[in-house]
Amino acid sequence: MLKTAMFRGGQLCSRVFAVEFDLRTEPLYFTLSSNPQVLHHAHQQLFGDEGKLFSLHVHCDNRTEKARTHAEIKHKLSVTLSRDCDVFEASSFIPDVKNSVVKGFFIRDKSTTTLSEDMLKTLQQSKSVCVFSYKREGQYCWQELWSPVNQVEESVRQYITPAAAAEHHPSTLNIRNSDVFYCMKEAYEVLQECTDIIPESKEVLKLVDEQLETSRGDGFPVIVIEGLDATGKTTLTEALRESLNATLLKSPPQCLAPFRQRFDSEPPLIRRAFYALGNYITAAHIGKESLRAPVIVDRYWHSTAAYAIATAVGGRVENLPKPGSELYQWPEDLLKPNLVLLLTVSPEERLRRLRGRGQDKTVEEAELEINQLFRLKVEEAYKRIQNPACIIVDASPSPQEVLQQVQHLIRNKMSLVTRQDKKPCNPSTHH
Ligand SMILES: Nc1ncnc2c1ncn2[C@@H]1O[C@H](COP(=O)(O)OP(=O)(O)OP(=O)(O)O)[C@@H](O)[C@H]1O
Ligand SMILES: Nc1ccn([C@H]2C[C@H](O)[C@@H](COP(=O)(O)O)O2)c(=O)n1
Repeated sequence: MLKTAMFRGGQLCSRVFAVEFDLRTEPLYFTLSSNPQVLHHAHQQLFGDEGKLFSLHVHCDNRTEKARTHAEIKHKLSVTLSRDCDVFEASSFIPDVKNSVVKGFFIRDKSTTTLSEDMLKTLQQSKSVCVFSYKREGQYCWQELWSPVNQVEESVRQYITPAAAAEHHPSTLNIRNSDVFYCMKEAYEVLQECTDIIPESKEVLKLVDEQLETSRGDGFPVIVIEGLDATGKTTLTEALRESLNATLLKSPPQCLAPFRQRFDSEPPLIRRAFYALGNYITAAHIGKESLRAPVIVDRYWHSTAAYAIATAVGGRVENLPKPGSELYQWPEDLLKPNLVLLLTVSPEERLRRLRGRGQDKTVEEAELEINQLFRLKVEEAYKRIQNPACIIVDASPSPQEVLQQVQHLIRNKMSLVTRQDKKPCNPSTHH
């Protein structure tokens, strides 16, 4: 069977290919056609005369294997290919069809070495990796299945045909249950599928199981504090604990701390499932603690969803799922807080605070610093999450002033909250 036939969702020709050529602009979109097509100027920039061109795509039925293979290839490409090679994120998808995305990379090799071919030769031996090469003739360019020894099963010329931008950026099509989980069962199943390759998954699942008996009763208010790193969440949540005589909880909860680094090194599917489960454990703690006192929570589902969406979506803020998208909806089975406050400071003030703190930066924090686009996407995704939406708090004044502002907000908002607003927490029947 032709390897390309394994691409999900039917014929290769009905698929659109997207190459994230320049992160600040739209991806370059193209389809394939058996008729030669003259390339547009934009496409000539990518398919122009310079270098050898390849793309590779990872397609496999087992989602955890697929995610890990993609991450491994990304790592290999970044450490192995020389400075003469450009590697771009690429994907193939059926416009506006959920879960139709096949992720991969586009390689432009301007070197005179065979480094990229050697590497592709090894990768191509895996049945879940499909490699194409691109050839040029005058104004035309075509794609064909690549083989290092020219023994392609069925070498068909498919001409590159410029295509219009899709309404929904391709990276938004696979977010549900790959980057963001909308019920506990879905995240739980991902970790169940990993128990052989990541033994720690069993321990995490055991901790989740132990919390399930706890159910939510009506009680004191639950207030979540959200924001990018160094916006002042720890400072504020501790001050609120004192002033409200509240219980302070965090997501992920302390019991998951020994596993966090392990899951942070995994691809998004597994990493995000871990954080999603952390929210359910914290929800169980909230259920218990809110019977005794007000509860302050340092990060919760808004963080999980906003970081996951911003990481999954390539390029510009405009590529995020549109406001009102179902991807911003709160999971049905996760305890809802009464109030969510989003701390915001200017990028300059945040950097000042990060530097003042002088701590080691996590990879993601470092990325935030250098990646303005990512920071903007996280903040915008926070603001688009609905039901409950977050209330924006200007956290640039002094800690005392921020505390007073928030106390005022809590007093005002909580007087509007009736007990009926709190939804029951019963993350049960997951397996
Ligand atoms: N209102 C404020 N004005 C000036 N500095 C502040 C203010 N709030 C916090 N800081 C300082 O900014 C730094 C970051 O604050 P904090 O640790 O509370 O942020 P955070 O949001 O919890 O960060 P992270 O998510 O990375 O843990 C600390 O050095 C803290 O003392
Ligand atoms: N409820 C949560 C809490 C955190 N995360 C992820 C998002 C970031 O990658 C990172 C930030 O956490 P911090 O460094 O401030 O401890 O953790 C999440 O997904 N869900």
